[in-house]
Amino acid sequence: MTPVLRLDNLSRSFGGVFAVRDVSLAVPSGETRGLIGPNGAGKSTLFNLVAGLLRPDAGRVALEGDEVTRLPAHRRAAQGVAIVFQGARVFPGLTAVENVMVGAHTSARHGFLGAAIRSRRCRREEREIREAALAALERVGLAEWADVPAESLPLGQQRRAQLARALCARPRLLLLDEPAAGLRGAERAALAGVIDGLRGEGLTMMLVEHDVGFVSRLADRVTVLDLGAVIAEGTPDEVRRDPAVVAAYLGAPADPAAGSAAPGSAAPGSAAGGPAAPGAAAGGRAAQAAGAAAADGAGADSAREGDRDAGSA
Ligand SMILES: Nc1ncnc2c1ncn2[C@@H]1O[C@H](COP(=O)(O)OP(=O)(O)OP(=O)(O)O)[C@@H](O)[C@H]1O
Repeated sequence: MTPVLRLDNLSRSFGGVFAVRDVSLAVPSGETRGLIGPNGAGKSTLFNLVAGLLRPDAGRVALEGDEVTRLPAHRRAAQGVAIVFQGARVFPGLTAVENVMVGAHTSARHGFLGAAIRSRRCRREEREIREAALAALERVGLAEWADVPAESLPLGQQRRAQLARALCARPRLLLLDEPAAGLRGAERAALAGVIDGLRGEGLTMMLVEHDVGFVSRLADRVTVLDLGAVIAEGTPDEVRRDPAVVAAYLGAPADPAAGSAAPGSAAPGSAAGGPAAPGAAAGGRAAQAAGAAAADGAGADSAREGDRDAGSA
């Protein structure tokens, strides 16, 4: 069967240095694919290439068999790609349901004139959009907060409202960039529960995360990047035991006997679920990973918006 997402030999460099190098992968329908790797591995760059926020130097992106390599993000959105951005915030001044309705408006049929004169068709469509938004809030467990100002919700619920907004566009592929960043304890567990529910519904997703424990709990398969290239792919258990993955995270040749050093050994959903195992080699990748876990949700949240050549098809 044609995969929902297929990448062929995708490369992108900045200033002559590869951020993503010759990456090929295929995500079949209904799969949740985790994308992990140490700091600077190329996860965000690959995410942006898939979303259409960056253009590749080489290679090909296909959605359900249709090549979209040169299509900008908004055209990919129209083809069914929805994105929850890293550190995304809700629109202030709008209720939770109004925030979610913004997602459904991308597929609204009425135009400016219809909206201005509030035609009957337009009013009906508006009602349908509100119903779809309420249904999306229900899916993420926020139905009872629908009419609350979105910015007054705790961060975890704001994140779920973002997810509802993406779902409202009825995506064929949902891209999640570090959805759990900055969330702790119960909020993180609640978000994991929602994503797990979507996975159960058969939604195709790509999940980029620093927290290997979080990804391991939720992904069917995991692709591991290091220095821009794929170094492993398999089930969460397979990649956690892969010597190349252990070496990439710990910055040292793997000792296959040292099972406890496998990345992601922290409890899924825990705040400390970062990639590096406690007591891992000092410095190098282990220090980077620990730093990432610590920064998770703070300054690290700010997406490199300025770096993206969005819409420059
Ligand atoms: N706009 C840019 N300009 C220059 N270099 C960039 C740019 N974006 C990414 N890079 C470089 O590309 C490499 C991959 O970066 P990327 O952000 O994709 O990795 P990452 O795995 O997402 O890292 P992190 O986990 O730290 O977010 C890094 O060496 C980074 O410095």
